[in-house]
Amino acid sequence: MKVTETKLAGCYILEPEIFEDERGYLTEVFNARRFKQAIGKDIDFVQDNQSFSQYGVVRALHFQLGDHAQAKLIRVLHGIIWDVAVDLRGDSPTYKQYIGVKLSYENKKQLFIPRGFAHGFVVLSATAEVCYKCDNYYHKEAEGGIAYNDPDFDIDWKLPADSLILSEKDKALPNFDTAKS
Ligand SMILES: Cc1cn([C@H]2C[C@H](O)[C@@H](COP(=O)(O)OP(=O)(O)O[C@H]3O[C@H](C)C(=O)[C@H](O)[C@H]3O)O2)c(=O)[nH]c1=O
Repeated sequence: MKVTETKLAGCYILEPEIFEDERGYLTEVFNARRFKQAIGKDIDFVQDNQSFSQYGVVRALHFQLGDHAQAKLIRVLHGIIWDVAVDLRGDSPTYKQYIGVKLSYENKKQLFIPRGFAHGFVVLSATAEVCYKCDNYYHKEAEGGIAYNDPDFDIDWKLPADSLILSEKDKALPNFDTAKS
């Protein structure tokens, strides 16, 4: 598996080996032993999520508060997304910095995001199915979020603003300087 560190401490791009033959391909999308070797930590994932979205959908920027914070391992089953992780760890040298990574069925890249980050993505293909592992359970009461277009971060979502589709909940998210922390 190819492991690439990102500029955000603890955030990695993983590329598992793909075994292709005349029938198609096989890949181990998750192997706990290899994952631990890759990031140097034992992460106990407890929940797998999968969401389907059409072109232009933005699901962002989300996190869970406090003890309910989630580390995530994100991959794309089909389609293409621009996946964004924002470092909200107050003690981090990359606090309030973010990265964007293209994850797709074609590139089979995965993004690992530690606890303490906000996460979101925009769909760049006609549709996309996104799968992600979480190391903590969903806890509705602990949901937090930041406006996808918070000028403090000025995130490039790759599409014209009038192409973007957000939930009413996400449209109402506050900017970071007023969000729950
Ligand atoms: C996240 C989640 C949601 N739900 C229920 C709650 C709602 O009734 C429904 C849709 O939830 P929501 O609109 O919050 O889904 P997204 O906007 O895709 O939220 C996710 O978007 C970004 C990309 C994330 O990284 C988070 O996992 C999560 O915040 O699924 C559950 O039952 N379990 C869950 O783990």
